[in-house]
Amino acid sequence: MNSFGQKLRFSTFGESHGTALGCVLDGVPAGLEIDEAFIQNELDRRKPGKSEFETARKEADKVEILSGVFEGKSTGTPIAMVIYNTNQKSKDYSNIKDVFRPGHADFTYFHKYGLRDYRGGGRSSARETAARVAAGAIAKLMLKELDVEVLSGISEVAGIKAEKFNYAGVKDSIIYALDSDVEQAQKDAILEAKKRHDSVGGVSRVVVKNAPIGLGQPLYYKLDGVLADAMMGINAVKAVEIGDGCLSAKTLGSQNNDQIRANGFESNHSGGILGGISNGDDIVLNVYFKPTPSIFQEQHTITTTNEEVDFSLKGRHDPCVAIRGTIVCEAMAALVIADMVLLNMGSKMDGVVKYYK
Ligand SMILES: Cc1cc2nc3c(=O)[nH]c(=O)nc-3n(C[C@H](O)[C@H](O)[C@H](O)COP(=O)(O)O)c2cc1C
Ligand SMILES: C=C(O[C@@H]1CC(C(=O)O)=C[C@@H](OP(=O)(O)O)[C@H]1O)C(=O)O
Repeated sequence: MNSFGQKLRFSTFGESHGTALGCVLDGVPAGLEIDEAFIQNELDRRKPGKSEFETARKEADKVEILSGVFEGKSTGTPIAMVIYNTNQKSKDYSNIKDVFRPGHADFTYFHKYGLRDYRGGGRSSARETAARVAAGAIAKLMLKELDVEVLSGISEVAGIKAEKFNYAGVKDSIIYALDSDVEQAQKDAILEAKKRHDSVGGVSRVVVKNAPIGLGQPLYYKLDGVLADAMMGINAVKAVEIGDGCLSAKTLGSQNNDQIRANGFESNHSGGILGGISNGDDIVLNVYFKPTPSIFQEQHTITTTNEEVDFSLKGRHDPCVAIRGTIVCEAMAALVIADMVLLNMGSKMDGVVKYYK
């Protein structure tokens, strides 16, 4: 579980090659219309096996709501959802039963717990993120009621940057830059790496539009800190920037400050957050994904009994995890923002009175 969850408590269960995955989302206010088709559509955007840019594992990722919804509306009680695994093919993993895949969680899980579910990485597989997307879809439905929208797109693949790209950015699982030459170069980089039995990294740009001023706490529950934690909790994420991020360490105060006019900020280097609190501008994040660790080239590793071996992996893997990871970033951002919205209902006395009277 991530550090958000003061009002919206969320956890997931399940393994990649077990029976099912799912989540429990508690704290959703009663009376929210639960659009099941919307939730399924969000899962469809993330599900594996849709194109050559993704793992070949085909899963329908059909979501079933088990509790917390009655006659199409949330009841204010925990919402539990389940997604059954149908295409596990666990035998693909028999050759890594006793060896650690470089770059994956095998080594650390084994040393921490003394055993590991080696089938597809078990709990460490990003298949778990399907459950996050289901919960995130409900957070998005809540935010829709406030006209707040969470969008994302792939801004960079293998170091190839799209300065202009569409925020609905992943269409039918492929990158969707506005500049078609950049999009083609990014796609080529993925397929080229795949052909060489290798993988590439990428960057997801996440934007929260129309967030109200005042989300986040000035200390210890800062919006930027909580968002960064939520993003870093996604498999393969190695860095998160808010607004200009790393660039702001290289610029002058006169360049980095967002000057203010009566109708708003003149720029948005801050990424919509000042002092841990949203300023009403777009909240902008860059989320950096490493290249997929499971590659099909021969690599050095060790066995669980510390023997050195050279091994080659088999199986089905994403050549660039950012492509589907960007949908997970949206889900996690939506959960954080929804939690902050609910928390904020208690930050002004007149709001509390209006709510309870
Ligand atoms: C959507 C998504 C899909 C992923 N697909 C794969 C995959 O097919 N093969 C793989 O080895 N890693 C994949 N990963 C990454 C691993 O799950 C991740 O690297 C692993 O859990 C180790 O965690 P860490 O990279 O955060 O240290 C994926 C990550 C995401 C977000
Ligand atoms: C199944 C999904 O992605 C999986 C994520 C993943 C990993 O190591 O993270 C490894 C692969 O697992 P498997 O070999 O078991 O198919 C991916 O296919 C999914 O996202 O639904």
